[in-house]
Amino acid sequence: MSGDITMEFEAVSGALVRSTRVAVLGGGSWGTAFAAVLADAGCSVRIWTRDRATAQELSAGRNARYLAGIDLPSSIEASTDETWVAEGAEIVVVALPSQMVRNALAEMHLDLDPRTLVVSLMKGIELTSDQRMSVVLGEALGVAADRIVVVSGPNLAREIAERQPTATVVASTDLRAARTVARACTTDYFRPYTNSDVIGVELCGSVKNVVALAVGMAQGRGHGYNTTATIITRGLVEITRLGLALGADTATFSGLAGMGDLVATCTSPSSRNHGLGRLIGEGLSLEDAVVKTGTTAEGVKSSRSVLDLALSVGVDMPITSGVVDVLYKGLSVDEMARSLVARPLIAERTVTR
Ligand SMILES: NC(=O)c1ccc[n+]([C@@H]2O[C@H](COP(=O)([O-])OP(=O)(O)OC[C@H]3O[C@@H](n4cnc5c(N)ncnc54)[C@H](O)[C@@H]3O)[C@@H](O)[C@H]2O)c1
Ligand SMILES: O=P(O)(O)OC[C@H](O)CO
Repeated sequence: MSGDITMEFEAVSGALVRSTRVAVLGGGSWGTAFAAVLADAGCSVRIWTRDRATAQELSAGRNARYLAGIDLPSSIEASTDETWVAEGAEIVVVALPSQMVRNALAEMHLDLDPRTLVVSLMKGIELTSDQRMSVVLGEALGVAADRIVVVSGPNLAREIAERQPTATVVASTDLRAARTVARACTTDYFRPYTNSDVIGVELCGSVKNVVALAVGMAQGRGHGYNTTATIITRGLVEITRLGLALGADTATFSGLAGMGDLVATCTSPSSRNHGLGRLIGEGLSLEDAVVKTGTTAEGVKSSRSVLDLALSVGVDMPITSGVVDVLYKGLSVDEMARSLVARPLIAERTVTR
């Protein structure tokens, strides 16, 4: 069966891509890098950004603030006029900070064709509602769940903008929608895999940022690879436990959106979450670390919504809880480490449904 699907997928690959019109909302690091992937894949791409100077720069193939030194495809068109950007788009991609996206979309008053596919590139959980981004997009844009597609994986924007070989997961409850988006973003350096587990893929992308903060904190305190591997491994257990309690598929967690993204974010010095955690481990306050990193480190806010979600379904997430205590309750990184190590001894369980 999976062979048939692959053949069908391959057979139409390319034929639709050239005519696909895509609007990208958000001209930060990932919105810009993904717009470049889409343009390289043959799509006709327009990108919306809120400031005119960035729009002008993007139209000239540059984004100095977010992707300095990268040459973007010259075919990308940019504007601050969201109506023009979204006009006639078959796919609308949203790449805004998770906590801003609901209000930002409300201000845009987009009138999307009901057949339009909406893609979330976000990796966060909304603080006010504890909702995943696909749910927020559905509500904010009035789009049905089967028109929403999530792209998530080990996808550090700069590496992709440099056209380094990378894979990702394209997830939707409607696999036809996932395949359409996968075709639209397939290039000779970017390889999407489809998945129907939207819940699992979104939770992986959101919670790995919290785990990366913990790894960064530990490394900022001078701890080495054993500590890093311990946090990554037990972090994956936390992500899996939460995901299964919320209806995700076990298999997602060992895949690209799960283990893949966790490894990329927890080990890359260019991850903003990892970097912000490191600054806190080195002794900076949260406020100073946020100012110093400058861009979106989603785990800072999502740590609290993830913990809320965990509490609501009775799932134990000691690393997430420790990160929240360090960020918001004055716990030191050393105290967090001590309390995690001192937890009651248990058998190591692999997490299965
Ligand atoms: N950067 C990456 O490597 C990467 C990779 C995968 C996923 N993501 C996810 O993509 C999402 C976007 O991240 P990013 O890296 O592009 O962020 P970014 O900080 O680089 O850019 C954010 C963009 O949103 C705009 N913005 C901020 N607040 C706004 C508001 N209130 N209204 C309208 N626009 C606003 C900014 O001007 C900027 O263009 C996040 O959820 C992030 O976790 C990022
Ligand atoms: O820079 P970060 O920490 O937001 O991570 C970026 C991507 O999510 C990595 O896949």
